[in-house]
Amino acid sequence: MTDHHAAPDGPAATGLTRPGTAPGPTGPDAAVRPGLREFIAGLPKAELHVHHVGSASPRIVSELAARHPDSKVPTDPEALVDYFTFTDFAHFVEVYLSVVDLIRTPEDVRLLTYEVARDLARQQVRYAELTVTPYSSTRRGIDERAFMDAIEDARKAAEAEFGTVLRWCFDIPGEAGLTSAEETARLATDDRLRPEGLVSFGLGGPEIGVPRPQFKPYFDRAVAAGLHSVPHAGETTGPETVWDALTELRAERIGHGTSSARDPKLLAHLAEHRIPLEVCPTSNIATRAVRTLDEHPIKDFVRAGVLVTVNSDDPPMFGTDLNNEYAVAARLLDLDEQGVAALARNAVEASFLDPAGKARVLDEIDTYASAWLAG
Ligand SMILES: O=C(O)c1cccc(C(=O)CC[C@H]2O[C@@H](n3cnc4c(=O)[nH]cnc43)[C@H](O)[C@@H]2O)c1
Ligand SMILES: [Zn+2]
Repeated sequence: MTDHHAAPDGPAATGLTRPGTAPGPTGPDAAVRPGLREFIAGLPKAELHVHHVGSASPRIVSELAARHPDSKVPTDPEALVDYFTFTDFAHFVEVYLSVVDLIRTPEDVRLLTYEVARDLARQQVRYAELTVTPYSSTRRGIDERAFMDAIEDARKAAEAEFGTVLRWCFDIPGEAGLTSAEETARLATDDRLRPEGLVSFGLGGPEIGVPRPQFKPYFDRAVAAGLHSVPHAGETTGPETVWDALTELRAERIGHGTSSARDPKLLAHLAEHRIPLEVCPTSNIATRAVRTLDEHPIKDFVRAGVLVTVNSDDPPMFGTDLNNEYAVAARLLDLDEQGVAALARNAVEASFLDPAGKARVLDEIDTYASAWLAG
């Protein structure tokens, strides 16, 4: 069954569609049951794996590039489609850092954060944990106090104006070494700096040549300070990296965890201990971590009883958004409206939202799904 109607607020609305993928298996024409895209577009959702800079839409990138015209990042949305086509994960990081270079002042940080929240709210995202890499900004000269004030100011404004609750995950850009780990741990645990919205501590960037165990002391400090542990693992390396994240970094959720599918014992462990995976299907294709969408292991995760959440990672860079990721997951898992609503509930349950907040969003999901199915 095919639904050729892109959601009104789907990736097409960002002005960014990638040649070769749209129309195609991950683009806005990905085949799903009739009406399912409309259901997804209105469904209240939680987003658990989305990067701050990686969420800069062509509109935001253009505005930042106009402020800083010396940058090599194109301002034209059409040119951005080519610019955001990656040969491999290393190329992705190179391009990602060129966008990081556009964020030079606390006002840039505030603009980015507030506009990302607006884009999330348009997709009915009620709660999002945004992965922020403060090291990349402070090392480029943004004052640390001003950086924290900018994200917090945008967070509060977004909640008041859009009704979307934002929380932060501060991640270490692992390839930048232990200096970046020390700096990130300091910014996350210093009571004078640590922002109110911070809930978790992560580890991003390339995995190859960046062993996870070296970051243990920094995760120990973060956990001792009350933060949750949410490293990326098993995105571009094997299941042993996921084991390291669990045993050395005390991971409570795993960013991606794609290669877990190659280790049945690991899948059983994730299922038994209710360690959710933050699955980002289109990202895995865009960075070439997975060859084709039909080879994506999301079905193996569900079959093994692992708690699966669906996320968008760096949506404009990958020509997607959260609604489209739900449509992709629905196709891969052959889900109807009830199945999609169950995925949305998974994300709320796996989130670090307080119990009252979880109950509120779960109730919204149930009310919406019941009304849709009754109507
Ligand atoms: O900022 C620097 O100076 C710097 C120096 C060396 C290396 C890095 C990075 O590796 C930054 C990586 C950057 O990528 C973010 N990100 C976004 N999506 C993903 C993903 O799917 N998997 C891993 N990392 C991702 C991550 O949050 C880092 O900020 C930086
Ligand atoms: Zn990520």
